[in-house]
Amino acid sequence: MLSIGTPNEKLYKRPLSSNSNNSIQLVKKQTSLITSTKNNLNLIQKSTSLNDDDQITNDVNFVNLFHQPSSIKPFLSSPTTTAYNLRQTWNNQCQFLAVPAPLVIAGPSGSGKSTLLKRLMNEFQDCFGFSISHTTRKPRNGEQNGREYYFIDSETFEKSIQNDEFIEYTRFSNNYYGTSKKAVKDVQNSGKICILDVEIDGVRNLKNTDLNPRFVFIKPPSLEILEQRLRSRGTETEESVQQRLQRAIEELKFGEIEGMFDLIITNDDIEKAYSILRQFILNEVEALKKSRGM
Ligand SMILES: Nc1ncnc2c1ncn2[C@@H]1O[C@H](COP(=O)(O)OP(=O)(O)OP(=O)(O)O)[C@@H](O)[C@H]1O
Repeated sequence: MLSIGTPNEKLYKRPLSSNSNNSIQLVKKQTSLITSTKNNLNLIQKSTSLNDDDQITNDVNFVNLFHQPSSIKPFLSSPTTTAYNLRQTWNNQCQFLAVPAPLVIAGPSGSGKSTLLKRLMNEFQDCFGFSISHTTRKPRNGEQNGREYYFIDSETFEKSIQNDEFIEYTRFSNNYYGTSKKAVKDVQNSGKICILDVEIDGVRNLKNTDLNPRFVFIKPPSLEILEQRLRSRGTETEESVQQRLQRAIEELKFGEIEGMFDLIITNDDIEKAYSILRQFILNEVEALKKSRGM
């Protein structure tokens, strides 16, 4: 019998949009496929697609465009088969499960990320989730491990840093805080779109994961307006406003790097900015609801 995927691996089809057909594409083995969705599409177009009667051997990789690239491991229990058989097996064996791509929101402090995300989560309740961070600080009264945070000791945290398990981490008041790749996958596997509000390093690191997120950059109309907004939010000291503005200059340059973001929204008018973000994510949300029978 032919099977695909490593033993015990759950393979599933992931709808990217309501009209995607979830078929797999069979291509010659190409390790550089593990990049962003956009690049994958480019590479796949360049590589050889196999016809139904082509023989599949273990040096052929199969790629489901609607799945995270990392899980695409061919495991052929019989040494050879045809592309047709492999496609059929895929259709028969794989479960249909929505594994939505995480949504990454970056941009200077005060650019409006939280405001936009709050609206999005309000409008589409149960469709989005935040990952649970790890920290070395002690739990406060009423906090539960795995709910507010994963509480771990410094040694474990540092080991995880060495193992490259974090997307982003920081040290603050003698404690570590970090977002692990696994925590993001957990949200994905619960069928929600994982929202990640990250800084420059976080964006860079996410590019090197198999999480395949969609990247959105929120830009203020100008530094002057950013300053006004930070001040009128009333949450920052003068020193903190200055630090944030200084960092904003670097972040705005980063936002302009070609290909870094799938979407750049200039947040001059909140209604306009929200409607652009909403439109961008709508297909994914609708596919998610459909997969839940909503
Ligand atoms: N388009 C807009 N017009 C006017 N004010 C806005 C607009 N968007 C956001 N604001 C206001 O600007 C302030 C900063 O917005 P917000 O807190 O959402 O920024 P942020 O990017 O999440 O910041 P941080 O990274 O520091 O959390 C808030 O007081 C918010 O109400």
